[in-house]
Amino acid sequence: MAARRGIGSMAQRTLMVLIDLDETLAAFEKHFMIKFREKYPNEPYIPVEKRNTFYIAEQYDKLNFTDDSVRLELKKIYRSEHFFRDLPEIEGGCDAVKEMAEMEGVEVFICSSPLFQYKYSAPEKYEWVEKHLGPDWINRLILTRDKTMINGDILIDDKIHITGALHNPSWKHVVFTAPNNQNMKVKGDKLRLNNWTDGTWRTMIEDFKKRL
Ligand SMILES: Cc1cn([C@H]2C[C@H](OP(=O)(O)O)[C@@H](CO)O2)c(=O)[nH]c1=O
Ligand SMILES: [Mg+2]
Repeated sequence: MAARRGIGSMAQRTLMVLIDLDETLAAFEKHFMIKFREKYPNEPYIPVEKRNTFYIAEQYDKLNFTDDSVRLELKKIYRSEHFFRDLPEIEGGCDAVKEMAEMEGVEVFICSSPLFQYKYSAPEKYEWVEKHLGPDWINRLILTRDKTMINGDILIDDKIHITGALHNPSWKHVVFTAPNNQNMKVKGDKLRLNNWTDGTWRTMIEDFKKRL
């Protein structure tokens, strides 16, 4: 995974790829739904395929709970210990990321935001990366609440609107299709990546390399 250079003046710059964690590699939505149903088996819930907001609590807030305390308590599910550690993988994601890191002229970093209530989510994101990608990847995990400040050529991320201190971040945003954005229009010249399993990510990365 070291930086690679070509020969002589034909050397091409390395493509720097940033990859988000939750809902790009780790299945936050599915895990939340399972935990919610375990905790509140008699309350209404939102099946993953019906999700339509980035923040899960925004949509759950509109449900008619029999017990109103659920509305206030449900954030405790993802703020609690082991929630982030135990997220299942999104199919094919970790294999794709490892393969991408082996591609000639490509450097891959994981770029993820901890919750504002960072106590469990920040260290558990390290645990997740170590377990699912391997200990070497600890060196490649960037945790930040502002992804616009991170340098890269591409950011593959399910959050459709990524904002922060920089209005023109260095990276091009590739929207990873997730329940929260599946029916949203991707504006401007942003691209979409629908999954890690049909191989389109490879073509996309090769195309970006050619355009460097
Ligand atoms: C609260 C909340 C967080 N998250 C994820 C996004 C961030 O991780 P990531 O940057 O890895 O996608 C993290 C902190 O907000 O938790 C959701 O995906 N949905 C939610 O409703
Ligand atoms: Mg995400």
